[in-house]
Amino acid sequence: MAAGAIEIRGLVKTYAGGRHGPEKHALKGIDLDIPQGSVFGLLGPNGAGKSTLINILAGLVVKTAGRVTIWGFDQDRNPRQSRASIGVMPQELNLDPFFTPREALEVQAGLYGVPRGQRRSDEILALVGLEDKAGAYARTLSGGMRRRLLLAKALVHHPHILVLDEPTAGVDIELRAMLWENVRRLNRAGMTIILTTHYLEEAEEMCDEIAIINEGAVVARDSTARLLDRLDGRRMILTPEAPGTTLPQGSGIEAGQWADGTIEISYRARETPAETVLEAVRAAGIRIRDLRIEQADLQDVFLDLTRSKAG
Ligand SMILES: Nc1ncnc2c1ncn2[C@@H]1O[C@H](COP(=O)(O)OP(=O)(O)OP(=O)(O)O)[C@@H](O)[C@H]1O
Repeated sequence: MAAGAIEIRGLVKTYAGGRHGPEKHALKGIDLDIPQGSVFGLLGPNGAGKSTLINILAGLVVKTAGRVTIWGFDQDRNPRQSRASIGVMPQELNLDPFFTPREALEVQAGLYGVPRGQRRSDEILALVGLEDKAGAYARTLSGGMRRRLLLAKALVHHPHILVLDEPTAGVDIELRAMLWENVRRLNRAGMTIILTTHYLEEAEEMCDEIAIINEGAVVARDSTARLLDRLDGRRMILTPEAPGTTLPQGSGIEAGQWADGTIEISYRARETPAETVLEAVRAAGIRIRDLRIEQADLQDVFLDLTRSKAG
């Protein structure tokens, strides 16, 4: 089926200002399609509007204008079906301290109208590694265990789409590994995953496609590979056999020398092949002892796109 998991058209969210404050235009008319079966990353600096967008998808924040379709269900016309199609693991550890994990899952399943015969609380607790704690009060769980429980809660109604809001912010390595293993497994089983993260390496590693949001607008949306391709800036870092005084020159080449004699040459791969750069190095009489080439990563793409228009 070619239909998208999520279709967003002209989505606007304006928060009312305080008594004297101005209105806050958190989302300024977003169009976004998220394909079924993808691991989709939402990236953006603080205050870009990611949480607002996710909370609208989850039905927790009411949009000001626009259309949101979740798994083919229009959020306004079919609110129940659209809500049933999506599970959200929130950022905050908001759990009832007096429920055990098993009870919390049963309550959540009840809220979503999952019939008793179709509930798989113990299976889900095992999936997130909480089977030993199924009967412990939530207040006795560590921060990491609470996060596992939040993930479990997001899964009780077997949603087609799982949204993870900053799932690894401040978590330890073991929990992070557990989360990513689960995300990969759920995705392989057909679940569409949407995640927000501040960790660009994480997005680079996990996401097939990425939308970058800045100041309430989508400034880029592409496959991770193509986003990385977009910046073709390269840095050739070379150690000369002997400290040279002449630097390589040529069109499209910018060279400088570090205090320790290392030479750094910047060029754009699409316009200037590495061979041309090497010819310029030889022409300057430099013999190469060692060489490495660094290329742009998502951090560079991100900075380039979110660098304020004013900057
Ligand atoms: N309830 C609210 N009332 C007024 N303004 C709000 C409200 N919630 C968010 N905002 C504002 O809307 C803008 C977008 O906020 P949002 O939390 O969606 O950003 P974000 O990208 O999720 O940031 P972060 O990564 O810090 O969570 C911000 O300027 C924020 O101050």
